[in-house]
Amino acid sequence: MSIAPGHLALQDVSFTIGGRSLVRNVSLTVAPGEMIGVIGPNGAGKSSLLRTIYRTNRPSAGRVTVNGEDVWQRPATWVARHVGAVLQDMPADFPLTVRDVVAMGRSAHKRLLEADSAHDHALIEAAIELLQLRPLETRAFRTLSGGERQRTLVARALVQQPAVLVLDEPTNHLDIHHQLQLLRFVRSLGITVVAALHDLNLAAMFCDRIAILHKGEMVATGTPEAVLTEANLASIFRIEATLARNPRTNTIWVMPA
Ligand SMILES: Nc1ncnc2c1ncn2[C@@H]1O[C@H](COP(=O)(O)OP(=O)(O)OP(=O)(O)O)[C@@H](O)[C@H]1O
Repeated sequence: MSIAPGHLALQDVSFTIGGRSLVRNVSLTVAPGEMIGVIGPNGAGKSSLLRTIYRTNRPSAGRVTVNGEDVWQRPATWVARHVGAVLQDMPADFPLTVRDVVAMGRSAHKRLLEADSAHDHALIEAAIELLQLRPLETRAFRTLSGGERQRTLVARALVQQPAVLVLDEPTNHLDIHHQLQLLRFVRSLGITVVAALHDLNLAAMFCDRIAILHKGEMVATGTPEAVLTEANLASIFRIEATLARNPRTNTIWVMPA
């Protein structure tokens, strides 16, 4: 499956709701094919920020552009064709099968009730294979485990062929084998990814760059080595940690004490 990676830019994005400022003046540029991890303590504003990209939180100031187009100036269908999202705990109380849910990813590319074309069909099949969903294909989505749901939702996002893929805590519900498998897989696609992650070591292993959000502000961006410092871990995450390198991957390894 080949997806043309897009360019994403957030320019001075702020988001305020009910008088509460959840995101303040965040700027971030993500190059085509780059994978960016957004980390930060609970309540830092990670999900609120990601929602401005997939057109759910309209910024109170600033712009979000995908391939130079302002996502808030374009119709929702344009955004649905260009931005894919896998969110935490998506509602599952509907009678669709795994295959139906994956096929839904094509809907933004089609007219209402238009049948699947051979191209749609090929993409759906490829995503089912890639995410190893074949044995689950005819199961009701609501009967899946958390990890199986997550894989289905990633497959749905991939058939959208999004220029930018937004993942909000994609490893939630996944055991360590599936966490690694999912991130390795997403990474191998060469697409543009912005992922909110809680596991700092996984963020360091898979992301080209990491952005740290703290109290709604982006307080650091850079390579994992540049931002995962003892000082940042103490002041932002409130932990004392020793930093080392993973001997196998040579990536930064945070060891809390
Ligand atoms: N619609 C809303 N109205 C009011 N407050 C909100 C709204 N959405 C989020 N918040 C608050 O904004 C803050 C940031 O929430 P957000 O979910 O963006 O943080 P997060 O960094 O993703 O957190 P977590 O790591 O816990 O998932 C939280 O205090 C949350 O309660």
